[in-house]
This record gives sequence, structure tokens and C-alpha cells, in this order.
Amino acid sequence: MRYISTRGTAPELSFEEAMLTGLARDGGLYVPQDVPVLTHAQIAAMAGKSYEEVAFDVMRPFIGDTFTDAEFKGLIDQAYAGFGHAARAPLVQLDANHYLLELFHGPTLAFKDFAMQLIGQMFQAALSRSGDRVTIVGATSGDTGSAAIEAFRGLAAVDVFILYPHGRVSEVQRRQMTTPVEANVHALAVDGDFDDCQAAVKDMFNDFAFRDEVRLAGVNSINWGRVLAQVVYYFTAAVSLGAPHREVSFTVPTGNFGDIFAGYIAKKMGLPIADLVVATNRNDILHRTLETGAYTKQGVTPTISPSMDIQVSSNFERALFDAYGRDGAAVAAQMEDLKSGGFEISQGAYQMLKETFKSGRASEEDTNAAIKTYFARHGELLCPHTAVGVHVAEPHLGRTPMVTLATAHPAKFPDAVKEAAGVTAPLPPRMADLYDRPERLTRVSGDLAALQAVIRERITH
Ligand SMILES: Cc1ncc(COP(=O)(O)O)c(C=O)c1O
Ligand SMILES: N[C@@H](CCOP(=O)(O)O)C(=O)O
Repeated sequence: MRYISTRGTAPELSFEEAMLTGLARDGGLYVPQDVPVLTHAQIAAMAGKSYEEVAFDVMRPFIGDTFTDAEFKGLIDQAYAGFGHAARAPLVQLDANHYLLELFHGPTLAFKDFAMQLIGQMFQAALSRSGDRVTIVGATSGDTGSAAIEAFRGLAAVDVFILYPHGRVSEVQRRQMTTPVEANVHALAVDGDFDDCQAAVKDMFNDFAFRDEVRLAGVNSINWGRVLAQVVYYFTAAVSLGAPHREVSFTVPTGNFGDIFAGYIAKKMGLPIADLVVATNRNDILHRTLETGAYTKQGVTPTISPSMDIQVSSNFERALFDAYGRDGAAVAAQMEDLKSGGFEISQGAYQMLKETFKSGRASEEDTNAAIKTYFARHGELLCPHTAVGVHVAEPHLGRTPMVTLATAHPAKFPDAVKEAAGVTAPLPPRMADLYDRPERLTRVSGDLAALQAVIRERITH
């Protein structure tokens, strides 16, 4: 299996190289040259298997010879051993045809753990084999950062720097990033929004001298390994609801488009997915794009679902690449136009995207109301991102079972949940002293040179 860039001019890589490389050298994102298709029988055979067994079946065709089967099985087992639920990603029924897929039973209480715990294992295995070390620099609106820190804290071959927007993540999210004591963990509070943090990370990758000097690696969803690990739970959920013998739909709270893109890959692999619904908060660029065909940036507005406060949605580039018939030059041209505010998607490409994704948006009032209603009606306390999802899912309920992804635990957003439902969810006992632990962070401007200087100064090797 080879990996190619969405902008068409970077070298083709193996899975291991793509995983350790992060952003392609032409500024694009790596995608598999071909998406393997599983047969009806292979998908049917997943019924009754454990999460780890399905993970192996789904991911194995993508990893080439990076790991032997036995090694890869071992890494998968290790990755999910610390999850707080035997099913890893349990389904909870909300209504006759509406289900929640709980993706928050990992160590940092958000769906990011599914990929990050596995990436942590795969990085360790690959780096201990080569003897190399890397500097991970990631951008977060709250959850990627805490999951990355949890996965890489204390690893000798890795420094992990996380850029988060100062004042725009929840207190629990911030403390998850600022309280780990390991010297290889560096939380950087940036003056700006998530888009500024993500742009700085991409600029660092595009500065080849810096990139090579610090051996830069990325664990945002620019890393194909992140998307791949997220494909798995679409399979486990759909199969437990009757796939491949019947179709299932998914609604996905969306910001950087990585999670829903994983659903799109599951569909390309042969999983019978009827609707893939993009759910946005007030930062609704993806919903507007799917409605109009114009991707036009507006400023990021802070909301009670802060992890989705994003306007430059990184993985949309991967969808555009397919929509443009895998024409890297066309994608590169659109990404150039994005620098000056936006772009119009050509008619054919827009048609493909419209046929593939449905969408909706939830206002702050809608989000509040969903938290309140689902708690009163079902006793389910939703995090605000999940609440955006269930609100957007409602008009799409009916023909097929609908699965809304519950992307984070409500305890990560106690203020918003309390405001809407009048109650809070407790943190798990292992995190009970989170508010008492000392914090360690560095305030930084978004200036690239200043950020690079901080990283050079702090690297522990
Ligand atoms: C809790 C939560 N829900 C939804 C999202 C959106 O996911 P994605 O960025 O993959 O679209 C995020 C951020 O990634 C998140 O942290
Ligand atoms: N919502 C994310 C934003 C970064 O997304 P990623 O999937 O590209 O890492 C977060 O919580 O940080």
C-alpha cells in the first residue's frame, strides 16, 4: 500500500513513512493510493468479534509491511487495554431508530483516544526499531492535545508540544494538558484561535530546515494513521446494527472533518452507509459549503462546543481530492485561493460532495436545548459536541438506523452541561484531583519564529 499527497507533487510513501512524516512536503495530506474494499462476507464475519479483532481486520490492509500480523495485533491490544468499557465503543439506544456511539471511554474521555492510543503504540514500535527520535507538534481546540499528551507522556524518543488557543478550551481540557509532570510534555497557550494554532503547525512543516532540524512529526488528523484508526468504530457500530445486511447512517459532530472522513473511508471500504451527516455548531463553514458550493472563511466564534470552533477544516482537502477525481493540481489551486478567503468548488466536484455528505448546524440555543431534552427524556447527559450531533441528526431519522457519534464525555464540559441540564457528570476517580494538580504552561504569541524558538529551547535531547 502506497500513500500519495492530495497536492500531487510530494513523494509517495509507505504507511510507516506517512505516519511518521505528517504533512506532505508539497503542503498536502497523505491518502492511500487505493482504498481496499472488504467483501460482504468479510464484513458479515465481524459480527460477534471483539473491538480489537475488528480493528485488525479493518486496518490490516492499509499498513503494508510496517508491522507483522502478530506485532500489529499486540499494538492494538495494548492501545485499547486501558479503556473503561469492555466494548470500547458501546452503542446506547436513544429512540426507535436513533443510537449514540459512546466514544469517550478512553483515558482522556474523548474520541481522540481511539486513534491516539494506537498511534502512540505504533510510534513507539517504529522508533525503537529505528533508534530515531521525533518532535511532535500538534494543534488542538482541546481534545487532540490532551489525547496526544496522554499517549506520548514520558516516552524517551519523543517531545510533544501542543498549541492550544489561550482561553478557548474548557478548564478540564486545559488541565489535562497542563498538569502532566513529564519533562517531554510542553503545553503552549497561543494568543489566537484554533485556526491560528493549526496554521502555525502547518507552517512549521512547510519550513523544511526547521522540520528536518527537529525531526518534526504530526499527530493531528493530517496524520493518516489518525483517520485510519477512526474508521474502525464505524464498522463495529454498523455491524452490531445489522450491517452488511442492512444500511446504517451516521451523524458526526464535525470541526476538522477527520472523523466524518473516516466514515467516508468506511463507506468506500464497502460498509453500507446510507447517510453521512456533517453536524456543525455556529462555526458552520462546512454546512454552508455543502449548501452553496462556496468555501468562504468567516472569523471563528467561541461556542459552548469549543472543540468544533474551526473554520479551516483540514481534512476537507482529502474529500476535495476525491471530488476532483484525485487531481492534485486542482486541490493545490483551491488551497492557494483559501489563503485569500475562500474558493468556489467546481460543479462536478460539488455534485459529488453533495451526494456524499448531508449537513446541518446547531445554534447555541439548539445545543442547550438538546442537552436539556435528552437528559430529561432519556437520562442521557450529552457533551455539547454530541448535543450538536443529536440536534442535527433529528431531521434525518427514519429510513435506516441513525448513529450519532458521542465524541466526548460530559464531564469535560461541566459549565455548559450544568447550564443546560442543571447537573454535572463527575470525572472518573483517576481524575478526581485534576483541579488540585499544579499547572505548567507557556504563553506564546502565534508568531512562527517565536514558536520555533520556544520549541528549540525546550526539546529535551
Ligand atoms: C469532542 C469533539 N467533537 C467533535 C470534534 C470534531 O471532530 P473532527 O475535527 O474530526 O471533525 C472534535 C474535534 O476534533 C472534538 O474534540
Ligand atoms: N477538535 C480537535 C481539533 C484538531 O483536530 P484533529 O483531529 O486534526 O487533531 C481538537 O480537539 O483538538
